[in-house]
Amino acid sequence: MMRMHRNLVFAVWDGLDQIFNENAYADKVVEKLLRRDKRWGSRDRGFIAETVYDMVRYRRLYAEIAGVSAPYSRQDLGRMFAVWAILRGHTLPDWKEFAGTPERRIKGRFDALQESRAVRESVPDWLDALGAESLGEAVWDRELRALNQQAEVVLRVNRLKASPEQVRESLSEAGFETAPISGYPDALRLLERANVFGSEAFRSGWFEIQDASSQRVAPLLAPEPGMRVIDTCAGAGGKSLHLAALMENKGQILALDIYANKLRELKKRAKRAGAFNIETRPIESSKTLKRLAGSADRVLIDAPCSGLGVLRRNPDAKWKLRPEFVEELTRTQAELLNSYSQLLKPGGKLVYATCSILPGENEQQVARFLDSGAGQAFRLEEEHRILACESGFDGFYLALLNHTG
Ligand SMILES: C[S@@+](CC[C@H](N)C(=O)[O-])C[C@H]1O[C@@H](n2cnc3c(N)ncnc32)[C@H](O)[C@@H]1O
Repeated sequence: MMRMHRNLVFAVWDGLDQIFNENAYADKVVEKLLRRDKRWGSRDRGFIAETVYDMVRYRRLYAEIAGVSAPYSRQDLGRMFAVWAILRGHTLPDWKEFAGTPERRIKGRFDALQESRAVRESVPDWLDALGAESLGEAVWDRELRALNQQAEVVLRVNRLKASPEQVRESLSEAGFETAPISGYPDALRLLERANVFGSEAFRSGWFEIQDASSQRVAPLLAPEPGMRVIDTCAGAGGKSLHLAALMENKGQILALDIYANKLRELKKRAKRAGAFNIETRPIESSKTLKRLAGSADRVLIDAPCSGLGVLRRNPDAKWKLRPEFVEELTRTQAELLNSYSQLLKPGGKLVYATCSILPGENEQQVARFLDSGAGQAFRLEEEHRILACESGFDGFYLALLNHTG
């Protein structure tokens, strides 16, 4: 077990202060923290990142055991940290901050709080109620537990540039061991958590970081070389890049988003990946879309969603989400299905995907669309609810709809 150095522990507290009290995004905070001291090695960085994430995951549980509430003072954060350390079996350093930490009481409180799922798994009460009502108690129980585990790092090999064997070999030479994942032809898992962004293979565009569940989206759309595909919610382009690889760079991918800055990031990634058939276009008005009506062989709607399937990666979302926001997202998704489905040519295919596990954003959303006027031209071919507790990867939902015209 590693010795806890003051500057590492203080970095964790600083990070938590920003995330808990100032509502900053955990990934951004951690990224910045890790740049603080050049002398930190990979173990130090690992300690900071993993401790911050762990404490974000179990914020409610640790706060309850420590008897503190938001906004958290420095002393409160110190107490929560002590709870984390005791429960994880670390020996606390003999600093004045930890003097008198009631070790036995902490363990006793932990055992007593196991009764309440919302506290044990650290989610707001409204979210616990919504999950249980939507998925049923037993499934929600298992799913919530799975969503509190640390996610593995999964890569998607970019077949425009390399084969899985080449990527494995190149990463192995750089000291990173990987293994294929059965059922996911382009995926490799990192056997040990590490930062692979500095590797030669990454800089050369041989792979992207993309969860295995997310890698199921583009293949479901069955894009073929030469087709015209519209990725309507392209963001920074995780799926667009995958589509380009499946299309062997032939045909055209039109990547849309309401945020031009995300599309700029997509452009950069496409360049590194050697994906030349992606054109980006920010949606500035309804005219952008009108011109494209009936023009696509394939349409992907990778919709904005609650992100409840990816809590393993973004645990702070539990505390940022609000019930009104989930409702608003649900309305937006219905609008997107209604308008973006019009972009298809008769006979084309549409995939609607979310990284949520709530039926209200998924199955029910698609069912409502099929009942609506615009939905009359579509038939549901396949739908997949991917749970983290069953797949071992992110929670996702995918629906394939065929245009019957
Ligand atoms: C789940 S994310 C997309 C992730 C991306 N497809 C990827 O694979 O990396 C949803 C995206 O939808 C975008 N978005 C939100 N409202 C939109 C709208 N009305 N039309 C198009 N895109 C929208 C968001 O900016 C965000 O980038």
